[in-house]
Amino acid sequence: MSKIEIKNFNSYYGDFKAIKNVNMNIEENEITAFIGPSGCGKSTLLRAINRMNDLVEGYRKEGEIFLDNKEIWKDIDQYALRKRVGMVFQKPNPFPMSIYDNIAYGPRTHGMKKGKELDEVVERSLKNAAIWDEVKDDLKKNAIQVSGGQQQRICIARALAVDPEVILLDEPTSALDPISTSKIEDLLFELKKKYTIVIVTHNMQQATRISDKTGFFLLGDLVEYKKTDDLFSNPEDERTERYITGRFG
Ligand SMILES: Nc1ncnc2c1ncn2[C@@H]1O[C@H](COP(=O)(O)OP(=O)(O)OP(=O)(O)O)[C@@H](O)[C@H]1O
Repeated sequence: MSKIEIKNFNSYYGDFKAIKNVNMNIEENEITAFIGPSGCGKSTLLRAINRMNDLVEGYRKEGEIFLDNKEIWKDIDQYALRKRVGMVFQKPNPFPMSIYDNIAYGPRTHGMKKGKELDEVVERSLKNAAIWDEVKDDLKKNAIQVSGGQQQRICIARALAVDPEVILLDEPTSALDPISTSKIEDLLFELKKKYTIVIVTHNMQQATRISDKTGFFLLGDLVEYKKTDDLFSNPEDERTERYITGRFG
C-alpha cells in the first residue's frame, strides 16, 4: 500500500483546468519530486495533499486522494490531516516571535502545555532540522532575525514539531544560497528515513540529487512518473526528454 494515492484527480480555478486527471502513488520513506515548467500545476497538486486549496476562491476539485487508504476529504478531519501532513513554503515564513515560540506553536495549539515537555519537543525538532547547534544559545531571539537558510530550517523544525507523517515542500530552496540549499538537501535525505517527502522543485539537479521518484508535469498533465534515475536517463515521452534536456520550459 502506498502512503498517498491520488486517483482521477482534477483541479479547476473557475473554468480553468489546472490539473487533468492525475493518478499517482507516493511511497512512504521516499522523496518524490514534482518537476515541470512554470504554471503546469505542481503547486496546485502539492497543496491538494493537505487540502490547502479548499479556501481559494473559485477552486474546485474532482477525484480522490488517500492517505493510508483513508480519503482525505471524506474520512479524515481537516485539522487531523494538517497535523499529519506538514507544509514548507518557498519563502521562509517564520512567525515574528522567538525561535522557541515558533517551534512550540504547533504543539501548544494541540494542547501541550508543560514547559519541560515543550522544551524537549523544541530541542528535538531543531535537532532533527539540523539547526540546533546554530541556535541553541539564542532560542529567545526573534526568528526573523536569522539568515534565510536558518529561517527555512526553523520552518522545517516547526513542521516537524507536531510529529507529522508527510512533509510537503514547495520549492523550499529557491530563495536560498548554494550552501543553505545543500544543507537542506542533506537534511531531507536524513528525514526521509522517518517521513514521506514530496517536493516541488524547478531545479532538475536537485531532483536528481535527492529524489527517489520524479513526476514531470506539463499543462496540468502528469506526463511521466517513475524512478528518478530512469526518468532522467531514459525518458519515454518526447515531452519529458525535451524538458530535461533544456529544450523548453
Ligand atoms: N488562485 C488561483 N486562481 C486562479 N488561477 C490559479 C490560481 N493559482 C494557480 N492558478 C493557475 O493554475 C495553473 C497552475 O498553477 P500552479 O501554481 O499549480 O503551477 P506551478 O507548476 O506550481 O507553477 P510555478 O512553478 O510557477 O510555481 C497556472 O496556470 C496558474 O496561473
